[in-house]
Order: sequence, then C-alpha cells, then structure tokens
Amino acid sequence: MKESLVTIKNLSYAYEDKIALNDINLDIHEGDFLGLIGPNGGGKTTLIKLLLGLIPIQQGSIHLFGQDIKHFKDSNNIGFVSQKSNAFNRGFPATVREVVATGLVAKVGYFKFFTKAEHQKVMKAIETVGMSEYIDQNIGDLSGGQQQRIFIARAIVSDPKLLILDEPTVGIDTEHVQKFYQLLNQLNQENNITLLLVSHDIGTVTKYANGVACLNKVLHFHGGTEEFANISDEELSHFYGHDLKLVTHHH
Ligand SMILES: Nc1ncnc2c1ncn2[C@@H]1O[C@H](COP(=O)(O)OP(=O)(O)OP(=O)(O)O)[C@@H](O)[C@H]1O
Repeated sequence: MKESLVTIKNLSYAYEDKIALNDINLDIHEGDFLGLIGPNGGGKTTLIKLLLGLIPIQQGSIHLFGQDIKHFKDSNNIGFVSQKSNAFNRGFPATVREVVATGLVAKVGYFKFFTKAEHQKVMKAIETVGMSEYIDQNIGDLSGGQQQRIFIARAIVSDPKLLILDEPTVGIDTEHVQKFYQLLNQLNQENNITLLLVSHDIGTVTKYANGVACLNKVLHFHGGTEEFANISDEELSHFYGHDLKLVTHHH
C-alpha cells in the first residue's frame, strides 16, 4: 500500500450558516494523479484552501504526510499552481529565471544570494518543463501556455512531493492545453510528483488523471477513471444538479 500523502476525515466547512463541505472523507496516495471535479459552488476551492492552510479547520481533520495540518510546517513538500490570471501580473518585469527562483524564497528568504546548488535547482526545474531556451526572457513576453509552464517550474523548484493545481489551463488555447497535460503526466510518472488537479473539464480529467473525485458539497464519487466512465449520465447529472453542459464524460 502506498503512503497516504493527504488524509481527509469527516471534514465539514461552513461560511457563516452556509455549508460548503459536508463530511468529506478522501485519501490521496503517493503517485496518484487525482482530478477533482464538480459544479460551480461545489466546494472545490474551499477544499483546496483548507489543504493549503489558508482557512482553518472547523470540523473533521486533514493530515498531510502523516502530520495533522494544524501542526504542519513542511510547506516545501506542497506546490501550488493557480489560474494564470490570478497568479501573476503580466506586466511585472521579471525573467523566467527570476520567477522560478521565487519558488525558493520560502527556503532562503528574500535578499539573500542564491548558492550554486540553488541556481542549479532553478535551471533543472526550467529544464523539466521544457523551457530552458527562454530562461532569460521576460515572463510577460511568453504565451499563456508557456507562462503556465514557468509557474509549474516555480512550484516544483523546491522538490514538492504533492502538487495542487487549480484550473491551471483556463485561458490557454487547445493545442497548448494538450501539451500542458502531457507535462503533468511526465511530472507524475517520471518525477514521481503526486498531483491533485481541480478542473471543470471532465473529458480532460478522465483522459490524463488516474483517479476522479466528484465534489458537490458531499463527495459523490471517488475512484478510478474507468470506474468513473461507467457512471450513467443520469447519475452524473444527479451529482451536478442542473449543470448539464458538464455531463459529457462518455467519449
Ligand atoms: N468567502 C465566502 N463567503 C461566503 N460564502 C462563500 C465564500 N466562498 C465560497 N462561498 C460559498 O461556498 C460554496 C462553495 O464555494 P467554492 O468556491 O468552494 O466552490 P467551487 O467548487 O470552487 O466553485 P467554482 O467552481 O465556481 O470555483 C458556494 O456556495 C460559495 O458561494
């Protein structure tokens, strides 16, 4: 049995009196590539915020790498990539190398010079995402898909074991989206990074991930992508309520 990197037990969360998550139980194991799907307002962002420690636990528990999140300090073990539009100010004049180096800031702190080893980590992360030839370019001059690769490099430069991605392909054109998911597969299979991908796109999730969690306040489904493909459209539209345009999981 592979190690459980994330263990969520009886987790509930409410905003004032509005319940966003109700009694969630979910494990993410080492090596998983789990797609987290669900309708708008289903609680995906709330769950990610809880996992990142941005909002406090109200009820239930989360353990990260076997440690209660309330005492968890090893933030280098977790990388996070959000939607491009939220993640970066396009006009900011920084090179690819500089942006990726900020991923090490938590370790070394600002205004300290990087060691040779840290420079090498930056180079390696940029190489992993296939962007070495752009290392001294301004981030603002790159395409949306290329920028998103750089944000992946920034997230993996500290060697996290778990990478959380929140709708990372919003605003990226179709051709680059495919390449982006190929990169995620490579990170998962070759670099042994466990992935949690929040996505609205059921087709993509079932194509690239190896597991699916379907969240609409409660966790309606958690299993392999093949098992997920066998769910009837009726059942799926029940999960999704009236959000029918999303019910397109049969290829
Ligand atoms: N800060 C907040 N204050 C009050 N209610 C909130 C707040 N944030 C989220 N909610 C509510 O909690 C529920 C879950 O929202 P959440 O953003 O977690 O869902 P989501 O699945 O990420 O949705 P989307 O796919 O639209 O991003 C929604 O009903 C939302 O309106």
